[in-house]
Amino acid sequence: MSHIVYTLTSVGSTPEGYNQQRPKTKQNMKRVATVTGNHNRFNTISYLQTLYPGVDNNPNEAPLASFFLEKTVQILHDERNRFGNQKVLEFGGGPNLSSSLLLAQYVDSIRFCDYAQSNLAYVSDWIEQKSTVFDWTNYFESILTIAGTSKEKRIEWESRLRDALIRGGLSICDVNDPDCPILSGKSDDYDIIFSSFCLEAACLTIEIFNETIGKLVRLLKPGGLLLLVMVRNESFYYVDAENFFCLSLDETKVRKALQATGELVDIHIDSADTTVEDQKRNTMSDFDGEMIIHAFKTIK
Ligand SMILES: C[S@@+](CC[C@H](N)C(=O)[O-])C[C@H]1O[C@@H](n2cnc3c(N)ncnc32)[C@H](O)[C@@H]1O
Repeated sequence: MSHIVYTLTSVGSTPEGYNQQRPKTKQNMKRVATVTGNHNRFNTISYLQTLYPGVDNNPNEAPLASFFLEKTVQILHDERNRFGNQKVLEFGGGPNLSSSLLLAQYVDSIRFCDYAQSNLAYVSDWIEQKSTVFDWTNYFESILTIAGTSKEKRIEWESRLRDALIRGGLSICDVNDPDCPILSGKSDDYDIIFSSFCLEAACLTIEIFNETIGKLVRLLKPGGLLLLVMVRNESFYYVDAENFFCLSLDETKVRKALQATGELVDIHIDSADTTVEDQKRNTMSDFDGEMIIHAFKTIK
């Protein structure tokens, strides 16, 4: 990405990292950014074009995208008899419809929420089949292939996704708002709660992360599946020229948060490390691995 500014200094994993001006230099090519981003300035189309052109197309994303997709496909398939098939909450979905495409093949309704109005407006346009500047064909076909389904089924899968999103609805959410309507919703409501690359980008502190996990688990039905995709040890990420703070998380912190709820069983964390080559190629962020986390809410 051509707009990236390289700096020498590191950004702390606390909100104090915001708005600090750092000296610009190209000497140190480790991409440690001055964090100024606010997700109201999230460039929806740039994000989609950079991250979701197709699993094989983007050198920034490709190896981890296939790990994440293959694992998600496998978990949903292997656990399909364990969770109910009514309602999903996709939390912090951004403008990314690819996970919901998979989830919609298992459930009737998906409540899709995000912080940025521009992302929800994009999803709404997609539901209404307005011509948008982003075409999912390539990425969706990659998903169908990973799921072992013929590409010819794409229209049918998209139609299930539209129906599920219409039934579930779109909502604003904010993990940092103690009164967030989604997080304060009805207990024991969802069969699956899914979130990808959101909590590390959204939670300003580890306390808010722990609380958010607790709130999400409260919303899950007993026996329901919590499925999270996260990047490890990320302190920032870029969308176009805008860079965003991330809370640095790893397996230990995530496991601790999940166990602290006292309501989750069969906690699994699958990790993949990024190679040194991946890290050099990645001009968008500084994570060093990816984690796919799944667990079930206890049945009392
Ligand atoms: C890296 S994007 C991930 C989007 C999408 N889930 C994906 O897999 O591509 C991070 C998302 O977190 C959302 N976000 C940022 N701040 C948030 C907050 N305070 N509460 C909830 N979501 C937030 C952003 O709007 C953005 O869509």
